[in-house]
This record gives sequence, structure tokens and C-alpha cells, in this order.
Amino acid sequence: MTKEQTTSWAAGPAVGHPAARTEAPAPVELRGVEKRYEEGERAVVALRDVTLQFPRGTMTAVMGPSGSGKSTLLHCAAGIERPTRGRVLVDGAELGGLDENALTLLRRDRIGFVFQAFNLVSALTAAQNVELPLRLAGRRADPGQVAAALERFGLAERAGHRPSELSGGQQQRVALARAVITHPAVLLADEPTGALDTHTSRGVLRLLRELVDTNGQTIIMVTHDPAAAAYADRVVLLADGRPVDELRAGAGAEAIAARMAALEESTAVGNAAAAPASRSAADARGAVQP
Ligand SMILES: Nc1ncnc2c1ncn2[C@@H]1O[C@H](COP(=O)(O)OP(=O)(O)OP(=O)(O)O)[C@@H](O)[C@H]1O
Repeated sequence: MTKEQTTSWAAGPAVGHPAARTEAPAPVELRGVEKRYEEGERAVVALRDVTLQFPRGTMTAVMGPSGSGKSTLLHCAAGIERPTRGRVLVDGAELGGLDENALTLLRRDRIGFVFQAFNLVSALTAAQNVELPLRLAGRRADPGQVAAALERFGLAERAGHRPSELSGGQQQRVALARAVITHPAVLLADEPTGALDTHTSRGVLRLLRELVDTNGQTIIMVTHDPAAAAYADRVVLLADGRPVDELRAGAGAEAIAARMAALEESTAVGNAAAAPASRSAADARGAVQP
């Protein structure tokens, strides 16, 4: 990459310096967040009193057993779901205080999203996909900006290709370039390597890491993969809608896998212990019903 391209790409709120991490307010903060889904007479509590800060220039992996609330946490942080209780702040703005229009604008300008299924527009080329968020915001893309983003993600030769002409890893890199072209306060990634083979996953994870270390990007990544989580500065473990443990950078994939296995076992034991009680409750209900 040329120096010019680097400069063009890096323009924006890049604050990766450790001092900036401590002084600036956290790009994303959850305070006492509860999310409850009402299903007829039943309620599912997906998040319970979650208070977490995601400091600038850090990558946090969110792990936990199936149903522990990982996606709900990501959706609340993105303003896709509104918490039943508590507050979510993005870049200091409280999402609960925003109407739908303001929320849409904040999502478009301040939040980048990467999914397991790359979610590219199939009729557009790689370059057009990357440019899309700028166009949607009514901004004219600086001609060098899209090219620099493609170059940075190793896609310079693929600018004119449509998603169907790209490999999975290339498509995810286009999705990444598109997610960060607006210099969002936070990049939210939901199983970003879930559809990729091991080798290709590592390439995408290295790019995520580089965004944090070079641009000061803040990343929250939901993953089931301990090897992916090992790229993060911090691993937050959820169980039954609550953060129950944290592992710090350098824990290593094996330690993360061991902690996850223990958590899954204790959750399974908890569920098994709860099952007879709910069965007897069901039996009891059955007994009074004709
Ligand atoms: N729209 C919804 N309506 C009702 N219940 C929901 C809804 N979305 C999620 N839930 C419930 O909330 C709980 C948390 O779900 P969530 O998808 O956040 O878990 P997860 O940890 O991401 O799970 P997985 O790893 O299986 O994707 C689950 O019990 C789920 O069934």
C-alpha cells in the first residue's frame, strides 16, 4: 500500500494510542441492561442486568452456551433491539433517548456490522458494495477512499467483481471494508468467521486485529470458536443472560476452550437440575386440567 493510500484510509477518528483508550469515553457501554421477550404468558429473559464497557481500541469476544444472550447483547448494542430496562450508550449517545429516525442515522454512521453470511448486495461489484454506506449517507466517496479500503483488505484486483465471483474469504473482506468505510465508533461482528475454513478465518481475524491495533477500532465479536476469541483483548463469557467470567488477552485458545467447556457443563447441569421441577410443575398443571 502506498503512503498516500494509507493516509486516505486512516483519515478519521483513529485513536489507537493507549493514552486515548483511557481518556476517551467508551464507544459502547451497557448499563444494567435487561432484555425480556414476552411470548404469550411466558417471558424469556435474554439479558439480565448486564453492565459492560467496551473501551476504544479494543477487541472483545463474547462467548457463551447457545441461548446465553450473545446475539441479543450485540443487537442491543447496535440499537436493533431496545432493552426492556437499562441504558445503552454509543459514542456517549443514549440509544433509549433516540427516535427511530435518529437511531437509523446513528446505526448508519457510527456502527459497522459484519455477519456470518456476508450480506453483500449481489448485483453490485466489490467497489460498489464498499461505497454503499457512503452513498446511503448522501456522501460522495473520495475516489481514493474506496480504492484504499479495497487495497488495505487485499482486494485491489477484485474491485470490479461481483460477490458470486469472489471466494468466501474475499466476500468477508469486502464486508469488512464496507463496515469500516464510515469509520464507525464500533464494529459489531456476529460469527464473522463462522462460514470460513480455518485458514481463511485466520486471515479475516488478523485483519480485525490490525484494525484495532492500527486504527484504534473498537470491535465486539460474538463467536463460538475459541481460536477466534484468542485474537481478542478480552473474552466475556455469558451464561443465562449474564456475564459470568472474563478472560484477558493472552489466555490462549486452549484455556478459552477449557473455560467454555466448563461453563457449558455447568449450564447443562443447571438445566438438568431445573428440568424435573418444571416437569412436576407441568404434571401438576396437567393434574388440574381435565
Ligand atoms: N425474538 C425473540 N423472541 C423470543 N425469544 C427470543 C428472541 N430472540 C432471542 N430469544 C431468546 O432469548 C435467549 C437468548 O437468545 P440469543 O439469540 O441472544 O442467544 P445466543 O447466545 O446468541 O444463542 P446462539 O449461540 O444459539 O445463537 C434465548 O432463549 C432465545 O430463545
